[in-house]
Amino acid sequence: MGTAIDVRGVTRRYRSTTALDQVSVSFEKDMIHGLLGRNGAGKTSLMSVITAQDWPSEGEIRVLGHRPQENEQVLPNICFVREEQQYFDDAKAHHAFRAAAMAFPNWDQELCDRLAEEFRVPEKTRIKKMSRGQRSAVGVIIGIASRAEVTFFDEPYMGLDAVARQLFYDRLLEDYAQHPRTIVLSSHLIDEIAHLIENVVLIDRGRIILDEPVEQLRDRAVTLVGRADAVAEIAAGREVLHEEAMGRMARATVLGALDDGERRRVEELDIDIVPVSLQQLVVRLTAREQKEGAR
Ligand SMILES: Nc1ncnc2c1ncn2[C@@H]1O[C@H](COP(=O)(O)OP(=O)(O)OP(=O)(O)O)[C@@H](O)[C@H]1O
Repeated sequence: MGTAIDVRGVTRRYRSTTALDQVSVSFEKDMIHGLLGRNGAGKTSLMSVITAQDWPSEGEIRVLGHRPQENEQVLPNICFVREEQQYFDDAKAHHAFRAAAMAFPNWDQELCDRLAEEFRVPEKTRIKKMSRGQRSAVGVIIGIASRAEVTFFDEPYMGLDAVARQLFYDRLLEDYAQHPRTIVLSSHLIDEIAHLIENVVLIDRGRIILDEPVEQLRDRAVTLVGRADAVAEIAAGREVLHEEAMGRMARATVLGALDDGERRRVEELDIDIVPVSLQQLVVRLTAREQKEGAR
């Protein structure tokens, strides 16, 4: 498949803040990646330097094999959808769409028109006067209809209602299936995007703490629910990401898949195995990283 984006040793400092700290990560081509992390972790900073909206203080970036900064060869293949997108003062949606049509060589106007109808983007309202959700819809439509080889969505759902968010996920996935490309989606609604993303990149305090295919990640941990002594027996010797006691019952999330012998024992002990949601896993792994970082 190959690499679409390669980031080597990238640091971005803002005065006293180090937003990105020696980040090295690559994003495989034609895949949907989730870029996850807590507030202020460095997601927007990373996307900004990759899309050449910003310059790294140190390090090297290649997008489709080229340095993106001031590079007319590669920039038309990169689309960055973010909340604080600037439009000129009296721009209406069709102005933004026309500008995108000129900027992106793979632009699909028919798809844009269809999406504008489905998202109910008002035709006559200036973007500045639109509701937050309507403005987000304009960005999301540009992100999908541009069909840019590399597309970033930075928390694209701000203000979108549940119906519009579902529409976004469905249309993105449909279009991606027909026109595979590299998509990086940053979101706090991890379980909502869990079925979309194939790879997770988790960033915390400017450092990459995890970069793993979702399937592999799901097998990383299980939650055991049962009698406290039984759960303790299975959890013994494993790294426990989280545990709760409920009277004589306990619930523990442990790292590592269970082998056949352990699975038999789990049955004998009448323990329920509950799959861990991606969101849970990300929260627990971030907490673990923070604990280790504090040591
Ligand atoms: N222009 C800037 N000037 C100064 N500090 C900045 C600037 N942009 C980002 N930072 C700082 O860099 C760090 C990373 O911010 P960034 O916006 O990349 O985080 P994020 O992961 O996108 O957060 P969120 O999920 O809240 O959007 C934060 O501590 C932030 O305060």
